Amino acid sequence: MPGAVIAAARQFLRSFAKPCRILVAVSGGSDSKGLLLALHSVIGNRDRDGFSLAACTIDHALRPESADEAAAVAAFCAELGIPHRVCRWEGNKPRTGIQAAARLKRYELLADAAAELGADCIATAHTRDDQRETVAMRSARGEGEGPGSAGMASAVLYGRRIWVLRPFLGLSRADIRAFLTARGVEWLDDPSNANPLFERVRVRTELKASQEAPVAPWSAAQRAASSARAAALIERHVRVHETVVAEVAAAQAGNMSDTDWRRALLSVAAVLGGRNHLPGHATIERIAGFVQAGIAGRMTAGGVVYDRRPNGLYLYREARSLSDCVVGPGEANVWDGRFSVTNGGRYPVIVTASHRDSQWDQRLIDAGLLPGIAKRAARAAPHIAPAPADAAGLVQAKVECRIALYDTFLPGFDRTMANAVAMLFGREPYPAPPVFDDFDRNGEGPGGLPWQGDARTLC
Ligand SMILES: Nc1ncnc2c1ncn2[C@@H]1O[C@H](COP(=O)(O)OP(=O)(O)OP(=O)(O)O)[C@@H](O)[C@H]1O
Repeated sequence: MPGAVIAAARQFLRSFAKPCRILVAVSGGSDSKGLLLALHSVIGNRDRDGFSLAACTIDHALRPESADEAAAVAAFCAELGIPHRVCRWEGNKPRTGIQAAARLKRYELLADAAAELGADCIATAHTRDDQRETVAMRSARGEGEGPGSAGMASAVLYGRRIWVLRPFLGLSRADIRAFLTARGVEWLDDPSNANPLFERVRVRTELKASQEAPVAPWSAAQRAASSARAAALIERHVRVHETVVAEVAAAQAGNMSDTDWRRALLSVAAVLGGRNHLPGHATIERIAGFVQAGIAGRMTAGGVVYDRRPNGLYLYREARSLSDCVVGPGEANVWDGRFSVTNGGRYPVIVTASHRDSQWDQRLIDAGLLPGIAKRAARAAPHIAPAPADAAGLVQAKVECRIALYDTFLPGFDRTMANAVAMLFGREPYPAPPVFDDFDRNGEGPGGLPWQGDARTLC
């Protein structure tokens, strides 16, 4: 139904709190050309109601034809009168994990282009078909069994700086192609979409052959409600000392049967371990067995020590596999996935795990922790010194706690929980999306963005 495409574009624009400039990520494939054309048809060239469009194509430079393909998108945008940038992925490419690396680079370049073109958000053209594939891939990897697994979010905050919105998540690719055909517009077929070396391509083929649609264990609305509840549990039961030790009150310490609480605890642990994902199913079971037993002792999982004491549960980074990192003058770097260090001085600095002579032990004891816990946790706390050690000069470095789990990609339905975690670690809340969402603190209401689609019911 070509009309569904225009309807989705209209609905998308209505969801904004105020009109803005939208950067459309256009690869040249049918979905993204359809998105650009539909938004342009609704907005027109007149900046109607304050909305305006810009577009960007990332040339990953992985295939010889990619530059020409990007130029073809540029020509299409020029015909429509839409400002367009081509951003090329320069430099060396990794030999393995090329798809994941390309994806990360793509979002970074899109965010830079949005800043350059004065856009307030990015729109990508992920469809219902992409959603089905994502759900199938996650469940094949066993991620579907994790606490609170949902499909792809309709809004994602990238790099704490810009929201990426997916207005076509409820539409099928066939609808978009019918819309383009009706308008006489052609599109590119990326040959990597037919390469069975890629997991997504294999899943797509399997889905075509299968009669069964994959079903996400949780809908976006359920996930948002779970996040709101997890946020409330975090506020009630967790304290974080000096950004390096989390303390869980005794009454809650042995609870692993409540899914929301479990996700909350594992999220806090992921931050302390500098990880951008929750542990896998087997590790979660191991952690659950340990804390539920309620016996004083320690276990380690995901680089985090779970230290069970009669008065509660304490979590802190294990003092192992802590590499040093050097930060040049005027540069920023991430240490151990946990701290961003910005060097404002004139000399390089080195970040290492805390030295015995550092003041971390005392700081943690002063914060109210038992000396045994303070001493262990202090060993994995950051210590910043001039590099090389005998270099003269003051260390002028700004250290900020990183939340690896959410700082690169934060799904909209997790924002409430992410903000509760941010508060624990002394960070500002994450910015709100430019669109109205229903992911309020109680998780009430339809629990999604108007164009959301439900990973479960729409599949
Ligand atoms: N080279 C590109 N240049 C600009 N936008 C792109 C490019 N590749 C993909 N996109 C945008 O991303 C959307 C999804 O593309 P695709 O399905 O290939 O990405 P994905 O890697 O599966 O998704 P995700 O990035 O969320 O994991 C496209 O519809 C388009 O809006």
